[in-house]
Amino acid sequence: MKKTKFILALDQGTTSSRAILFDHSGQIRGVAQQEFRQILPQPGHVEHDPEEIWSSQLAVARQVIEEAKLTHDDIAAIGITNQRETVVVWDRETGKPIQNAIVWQSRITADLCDQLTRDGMADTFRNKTGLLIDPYFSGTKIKYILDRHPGLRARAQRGEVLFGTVDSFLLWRLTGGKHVTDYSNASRTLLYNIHDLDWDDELLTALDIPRAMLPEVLPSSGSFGETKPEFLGGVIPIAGVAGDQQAATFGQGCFEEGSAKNTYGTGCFMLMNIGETPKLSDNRLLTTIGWGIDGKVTYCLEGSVFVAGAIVQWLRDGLGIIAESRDVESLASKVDDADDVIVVPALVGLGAPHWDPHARGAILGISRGTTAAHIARASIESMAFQTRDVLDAMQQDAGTKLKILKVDGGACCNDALMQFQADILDTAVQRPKVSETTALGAAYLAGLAVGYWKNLKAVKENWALDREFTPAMDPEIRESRYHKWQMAVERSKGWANS
Ligand SMILES: Nc1ncnc2c1ncn2[C@@H]1O[C@H](COP(=O)(O)OP(=O)(O)O)[C@@H](O)[C@H]1O
Ligand SMILES: O=P(O)(O)OC[C@H](O)CO
Repeated sequence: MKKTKFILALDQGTTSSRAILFDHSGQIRGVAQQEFRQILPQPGHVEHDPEEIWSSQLAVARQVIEEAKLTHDDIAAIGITNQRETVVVWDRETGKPIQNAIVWQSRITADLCDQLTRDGMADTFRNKTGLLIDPYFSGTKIKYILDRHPGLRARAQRGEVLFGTVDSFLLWRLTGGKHVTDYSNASRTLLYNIHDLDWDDELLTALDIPRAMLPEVLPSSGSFGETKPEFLGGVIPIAGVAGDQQAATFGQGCFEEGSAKNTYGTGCFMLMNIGETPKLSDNRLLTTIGWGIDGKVTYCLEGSVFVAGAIVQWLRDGLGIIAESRDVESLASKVDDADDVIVVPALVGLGAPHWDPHARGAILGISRGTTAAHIARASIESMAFQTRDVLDAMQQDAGTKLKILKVDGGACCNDALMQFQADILDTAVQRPKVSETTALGAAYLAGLAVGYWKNLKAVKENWALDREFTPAMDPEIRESRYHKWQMAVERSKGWANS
């Protein structure tokens, strides 16, 4: 009898590295996870040690295979998915990183972005990449690193120093030197022309970044190379790669135009499938590549919110009012509502649709009666309010109201948050049984490439509902609470440079 095989997804997230085994029905058959250090040199600056990214990712991959009592032979293919935009620059010869990775959340290039905008570059970048000029994206971070180390740009020009997003760095290490990435990750760099599907020379010149340091860009489902035998006990094909938010969109089965998902992790990311033509947003959302598969490229509209679950981490590590993330649920449930307290979690500025790198967090509406429970509740509600900002913009772009929002990510297990989300959006919210849709999407991309799954239909049939949350809030209350949120957001803007 033929032995059952599995697909291994490597999910390299902002706060942890995970490895997850999936079977044919898209069910999880093993999970291993390791957190790694968040390095915060200055307010608004966020770094990771690429060696910790690598060692934690390799460790969990080995662990999950070992715990499931499998060998490399039982794995049909590997899919990689990753925190996007984060920049790693390394030496081609030694494979050693030049410095810490600059993380997507980092505001380190805020001034450089202001300068590019003053230079009138916004439309050029936007028309070619679908993105806005913001420190979030990789391009200005690469320029920052090249400017900072004497002689580095010349070395990059000679191809001695390489850039990659985290997928690319992991691929380089796992395959022993393949310098590649996929369309979805390339589309987050501010350097990739999403119409021509190529790095753009005009943009590279504007940021003084040599083409020689950039990876080859491949479709998201297909061959990315093979693991070197010393890492996982033998050779395994790597057959799927996508940025984590695009992978989650794929894992949720959002294959039809107009379907959308929202992921609640460190940040919150809503993506809507807009088909095979890259339309630009009129409402300050991003146009990005979802995935490339079977010779076709699918585009998405995206609303990126920088701080979602991370505000809960701040309650835990900064304020110290909870011991673990999940304790936020019991603390918040001590009160019936936030009593008009609003938390604006602009800890690293505001993303979509505000795009203000200088905004900073605010807590408004505190009275003598305010308790830690109100702050906890308002923090949870902030994720839902930010999602409403994004969904309103997306619905305006799409010209239709979304009927169902599919959700996933670490914080979507919070039932109170999901109910409040449905209430504040006035849209049904559906949570699938497998909420690890990011890893699942990477597994699907890899599995489709090696024939583990036949087609998109087979993949979509695996999706199963865990729970649907339906809107139940009085419309007047909904709009008055959302109005308060909007007022609070305005007050948080421009704080860091005022
Ligand atoms: N019960 C909960 N309620 C709200 N937020 C939570 C809860 N449990 C975890 N979180 C938050 O979810 C995030 C983890 O989600 P995850 O998808 O693993 O993130 P990432 O992939 O960005 O590392 C953390 O920021 C954590 O604070
Ligand atoms: O690692 P996550 O899940 O917080 O996702 C981060 C995003 O990819 C940033 O764009």
